[in-house]
Amino acid sequence: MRRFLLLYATQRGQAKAIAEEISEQAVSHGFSADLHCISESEKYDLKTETGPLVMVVSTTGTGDPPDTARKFVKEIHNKTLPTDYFAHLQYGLLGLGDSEYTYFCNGGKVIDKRLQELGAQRFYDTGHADDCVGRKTKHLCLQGIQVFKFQFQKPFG
Ligand SMILES: Cc1cc2nc3c(=O)[nH]c(=O)nc-3n(C[C@H](O)[C@H](O)[C@H](O)COP(=O)(O)O)c2cc1C
Repeated sequence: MRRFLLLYATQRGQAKAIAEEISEQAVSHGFSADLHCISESEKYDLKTETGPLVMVVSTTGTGDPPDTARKFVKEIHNKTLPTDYFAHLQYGLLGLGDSEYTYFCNGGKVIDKRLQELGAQRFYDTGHADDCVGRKTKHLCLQGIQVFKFQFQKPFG
């Protein structure tokens, strides 16, 4: 089994549900997810992470990251961090949102932008799953999973 780090940032549980489903499906593709809420910072360390990183991040308020991601977002915006701080990181990010809001998927976009600024590289295009496309939870879940389709081979070389 090849390990990858899977972090979710949720306000109401959807991002967690999608991350759990990604984790379950990953097993049948030979991957094992190290799954954590983004707030559980004692359980992972992006600075020393060697495996691929997958993030599922929702948006709340007016384009804000979930409360569970606040500390993380603050830390990565520390201006003293060098531009190669995350140069070792390969990541894929799925933002969850609703295009009826002005700042669509902004929670995910804020994190994605900052990871780029700190040198992290995407191994898969960032996805933006839209509540509007299907109001049902299950549909959004499937949309999220489709975004990744387990294209993890790339970061593993
Ligand atoms: C109070 C509230 C505010 C929201 N604000 C935004 C927003 O500004 N932009 C956006 O794209 N989606 C917004 N959404 C939609 C959520 O991001 C979307 O429903 C997502 O699937 C929720 O995932 P979660 O359950 O993991 O938090 C908002 C939803 C709620 C309930």
